[in-house]
Amino acid sequence: MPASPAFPDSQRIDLPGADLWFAPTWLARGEADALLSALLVDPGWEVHRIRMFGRTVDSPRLSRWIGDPGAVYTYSRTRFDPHPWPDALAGLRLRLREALGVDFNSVLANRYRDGRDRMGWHSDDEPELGPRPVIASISLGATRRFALKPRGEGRRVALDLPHGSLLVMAGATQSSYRHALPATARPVGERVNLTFRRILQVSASR
Ligand SMILES: O=C(O)CCC(=O)C(=O)O
Ligand SMILES: [Fe+2]
Repeated sequence: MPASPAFPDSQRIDLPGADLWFAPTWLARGEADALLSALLVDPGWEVHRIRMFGRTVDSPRLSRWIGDPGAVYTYSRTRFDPHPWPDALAGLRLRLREALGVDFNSVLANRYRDGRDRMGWHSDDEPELGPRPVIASISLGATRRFALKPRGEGRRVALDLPHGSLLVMAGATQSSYRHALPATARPVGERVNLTFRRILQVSASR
């Protein structure tokens, strides 16, 4: 893995202590449209149960954990066994590997049905991702605002993530920053986000 995940047509987001790369039109329009359509008709979306303020509640979005056999992910104190790769994502995984030099073995898909669906402040810092994970985030559908804030002092940034864009978080981004996908009162359509990840400890498949 190169020190910086520079990839074609990407621009670096200048944020101290973070390693962030952004390509607003990484997928061609037609590819992004086809991918979104395929994912929206997929019947596999689930409501994950998450811990919030000490209680277990339904997450305010739909999700699906996808990966190679044994790529188990535990977040919000819940263990997720991977669903198999849908055809629509297998090619994308290879393309990301070529562009970034990272052999992603899993993806968390999230579906924000409207502006009320959201994701609260968090870091993707689960131990199974290792200390400096590379996370490749593809956005499809409605443009939503993605926010980052430092764990200590420093400035916040917000980035609009349009249909077909790729945002890569690498280096110390997860240990130095939290991120969120806030709700919005604006009328917005559906959005699907795919965060490709690499689980380091793949358990023996059962
Ligand atoms: O929807 C997004 O852009 C963010 C998703 C995210 O932070 C995650 O899946 O961990
Ligand atoms: Fe995240």
